[in-house]
Amino acid sequence: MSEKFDVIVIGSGPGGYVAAIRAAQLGLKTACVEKWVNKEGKTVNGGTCLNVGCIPSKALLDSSWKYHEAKDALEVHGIETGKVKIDVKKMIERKEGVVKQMSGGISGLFMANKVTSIQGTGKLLAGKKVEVTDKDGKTTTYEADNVILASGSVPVNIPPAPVDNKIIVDSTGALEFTEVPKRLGVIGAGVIGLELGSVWNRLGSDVVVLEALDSFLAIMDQQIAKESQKIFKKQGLDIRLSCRVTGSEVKGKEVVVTYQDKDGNEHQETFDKLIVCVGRRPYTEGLLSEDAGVKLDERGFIYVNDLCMTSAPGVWAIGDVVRGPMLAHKASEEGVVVAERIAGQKPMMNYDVIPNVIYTHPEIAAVGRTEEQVKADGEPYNVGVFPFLAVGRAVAANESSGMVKIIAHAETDRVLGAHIVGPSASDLVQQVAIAMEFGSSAEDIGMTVFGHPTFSEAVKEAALAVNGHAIHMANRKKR
Ligand SMILES: NC(=O)c1ccc[n+]([C@@H]2O[C@H](COP(=O)([O-])OP(=O)(O)OC[C@H]3O[C@@H](n4cnc5c(N)ncnc54)[C@H](O)[C@@H]3O)[C@@H](O)[C@H]2O)c1
Repeated sequence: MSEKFDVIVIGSGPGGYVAAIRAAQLGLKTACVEKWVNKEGKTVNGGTCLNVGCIPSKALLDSSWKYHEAKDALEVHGIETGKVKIDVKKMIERKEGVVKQMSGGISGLFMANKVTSIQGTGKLLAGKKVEVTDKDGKTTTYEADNVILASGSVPVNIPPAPVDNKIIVDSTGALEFTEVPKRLGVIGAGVIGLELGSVWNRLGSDVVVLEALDSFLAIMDQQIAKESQKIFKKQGLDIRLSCRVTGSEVKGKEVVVTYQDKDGNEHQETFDKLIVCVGRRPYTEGLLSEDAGVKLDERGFIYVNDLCMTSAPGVWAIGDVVRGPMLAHKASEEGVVVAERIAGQKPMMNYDVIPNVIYTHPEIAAVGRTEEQVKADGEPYNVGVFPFLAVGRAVAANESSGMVKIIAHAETDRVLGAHIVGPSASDLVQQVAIAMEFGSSAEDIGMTVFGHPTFSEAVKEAALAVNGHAIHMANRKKR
């Protein structure tokens, strides 16, 4: 038996590494176990988000957007570029550099905060012991007063399109293409499908997105979803709803995909690459010994209560491996809450105010309840919508697609949700998230002085529009 810790965290993604740093800050002797090995054979921190998720996909989204702008969107500003070329290899190398920098940053933070990094595969044993198997198969067992499980999630595979990492890839493989596929198929018009579909569409692929559901972005506010769908159509993304993929056959360097439409008719489409992005599932393989005392729920998530406590005393679980949205920032916040609980503090997490963003261009962002949810909850509400077309800064930037929508309770005026498609939606939604966290009314936001000219003015005007007081458009109802 080797060292004993106050806290051992298994997994160093945005949930685990944040939990470890916060625990160490609070004076707890903390270790973080990580098994992720990069292409160079080095164990790296950061999990899916830093290595093959949020960060590298944003690097490619930004590179591909710059290419698109240089090629097609600068002329309107009077800028001539001549022929614009893309060097995919260089773009992928830059992405890898970004990943390396961010992952190295976590190692630096671990050192600065005196978090012990343990390299290898962690397994929870009974009695809060953690067995770690290193790359050479050697096992060491550690003891802890508290264990935090933060093992994350992995892509879901579907039998009709088994990933071969050559022609049929998952979200990880889609970050590694060495050339732009001429015909790209995407299964699933969810967050990943839209983000990765956008990257390769901008670089010149003909992209077809096959989505089984009959409505686009079914969990988003439907007014915003419909507006987004129109924008993507203009961008050339061929999104086919009610199309369930039933089979695929790799033939040489291409794949023939079979899918059924809403009437049950069968169709086929041939692609050079196919990305499968039909959701993610909690990752618990090899994580728990049989007598660890940690229960899973019926969907395979680690069962936790509101405070992220598992069924084993002193064992906590956070992030994608537990219930709730699979979002990095949700995982991080749970990590902070758990570390502070272990240290004897009493923080709570507000699950009702978690923003989510789809990093297309323009971005789609939301916080709180959709109009459909508020209606289903039977609460009286008012809605304010303001288009970016009426925002001077957006028009000046040639970024005037989309709108801000704010929903407030009809009696109390308390903000219940905000939904945005438009420029900088990811940052604008955070303004409403702060307001909601403070229990603000739409009137409170409307009375706040916003800088001019900014994209943010769309937030103020949408809040004013809730009660029919928007200045820069004709209000639907006057009060
Ligand atoms: N920007 C972000 O915050 C971000 C980015 C990437 C991933 N994520 C998270 O990762 C998780 C996974 O993302 P995702 O895009 O893979 O899942 P998702 O759940 O967002 O979308 C998957 C889509 O695939 C469709 N689908 C399933 N089976 C199908 C079939 N046989 N044929 C056609 N369509 C089918 C589903 O109806 C669904 O719309 C999500 O929880 C997401 O929140 C978040």
